[in-house]
Amino acid sequence: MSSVEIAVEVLPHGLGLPLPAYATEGAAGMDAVAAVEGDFVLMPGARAAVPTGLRMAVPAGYEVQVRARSGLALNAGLIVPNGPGTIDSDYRGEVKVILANISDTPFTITRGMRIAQLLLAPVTRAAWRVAPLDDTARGAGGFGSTGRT
Ligand SMILES: O=c1ccn([C@H]2C[C@H](O)[C@@H](COP(=O)(O)OP(=O)(O)OP(=O)(O)O)O2)c(=O)[nH]1
Ligand SMILES: [Mg+2]
Repeated sequence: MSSVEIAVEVLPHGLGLPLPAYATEGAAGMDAVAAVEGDFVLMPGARAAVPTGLRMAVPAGYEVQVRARSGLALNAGLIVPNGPGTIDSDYRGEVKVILANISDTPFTITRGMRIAQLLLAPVTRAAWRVAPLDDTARGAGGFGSTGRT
């Protein structure tokens, strides 16, 4: 399968950690690890921007999406509240993973723990054209409007 190169820089606190990597041949996302210095405890109801130790230059025409790992979400109630997070192609700061603990148990994030997955996705830009709209059968129906008897 073809791949797109992303220039990446490892920050001092990320040295020694693996770059985000596909766990299997068919994986859509690369698992990214926490570049925390020691153990970091995320209390119930708390959220934090967890460092990845990485800066990257996403190619123009693409974004990197930050998504939760389903195992952490199901087993530990660890969600990405802005999921999917967006890494813009012009962002040059450290990539961080926003995590929230929606369980009732503290969760300990350790250095090198796989905390989220990064997906490279193409971006299609839109341009507005202010104009009258065509009519449709749905019209303004939404939010569960279909299938009602
Ligand atoms: O999960 C995330 C989401 C964003 N970012 C970084 C990269 C992104 O390019 C930048 C801005 O993100 P976004 O546009 O989602 O946030 P904002 O609140 O709109 O901030 P800004 O005004 O800086 O765009 O923050 C991350 O590191 N992790
Ligand atoms: Mg923004």
